[in-house]
Amino acid sequence: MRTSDSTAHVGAVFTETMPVRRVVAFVSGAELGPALAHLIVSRAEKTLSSGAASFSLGLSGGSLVSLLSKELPAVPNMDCSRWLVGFCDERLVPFDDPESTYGLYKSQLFTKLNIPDDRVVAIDPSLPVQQCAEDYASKLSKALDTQQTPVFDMLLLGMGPDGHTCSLFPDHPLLQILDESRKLCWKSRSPVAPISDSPKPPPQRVTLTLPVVNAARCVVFVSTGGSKATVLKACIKRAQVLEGGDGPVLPAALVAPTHGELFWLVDEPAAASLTLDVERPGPAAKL
Ligand SMILES: O=C(O)[C@H](O)[C@@H](O)[C@H](O)[C@H](O)COP(=O)(O)O
Repeated sequence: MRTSDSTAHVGAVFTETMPVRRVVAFVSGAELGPALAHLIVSRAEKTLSSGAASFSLGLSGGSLVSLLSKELPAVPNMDCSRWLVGFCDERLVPFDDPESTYGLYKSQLFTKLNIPDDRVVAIDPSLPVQQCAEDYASKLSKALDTQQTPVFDMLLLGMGPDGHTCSLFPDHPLLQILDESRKLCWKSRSPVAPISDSPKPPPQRVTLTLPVVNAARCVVFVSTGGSKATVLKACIKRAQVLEGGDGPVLPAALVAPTHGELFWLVDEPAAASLTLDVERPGPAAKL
């Protein structure tokens, strides 16, 4: 189903059947955090023990930064030397700006893990946004050794209260509705898109596009807090998208890995409006 031509239809990023998807609700972030760290590390170990040269991980900003910075270093005997880290989106600010996702991870997480500097793929924030997107796309393609759609082993995504993910926002021209069948079209061949009018500041960003997100082997959403409850229900149902419902298309609802797994890790306040089968593991859960 993966489309390689220049006008990949988002329809192609949906599988005919739902991807392998698990919705897991934790009592609180204190329980979610260790389970997330274990999921990341266990997938990395599985990937590397299967003979892969590296474990490629895409990071999002927002609350994930503090969560990962707390939980990952707490995992005993971590060897991240063969990890390859990229960013699902990034803000066009200097790395020492408190809004820089790379800058925050570098100071709060990378200093605690043995990830070699040359295995962290960061943007060049000094470039104009279009060139920055092209440059970052080129760096990712080289790091992931592909001329096609870059395939990450794992992407960690957040979701905003408006249903955005990465820096893909509802009703933004990046998500151009192609026709009345609500098929979305990505005219750009690039796996990374520029945005200059992000409704979530700062305004200038670059973001992975949906075909890259949906090409990943495993996508993990982490969404906590009561402010996400309503939009989480809409996104998880996905009915609004598949059945051409009214209202804006929610980017997080468009995430449906073509061949990979999809996890939604949420806390109980965020899960408050969910009615479908939600897993509720006990403490110290291993996913
Ligand atoms: O850099 C960013 O702004 C993030 O990548 C963004 O997509 C984030 O994941 C969501 O806004 C959710 O953020 P919270 O988890 O903090 O709500």
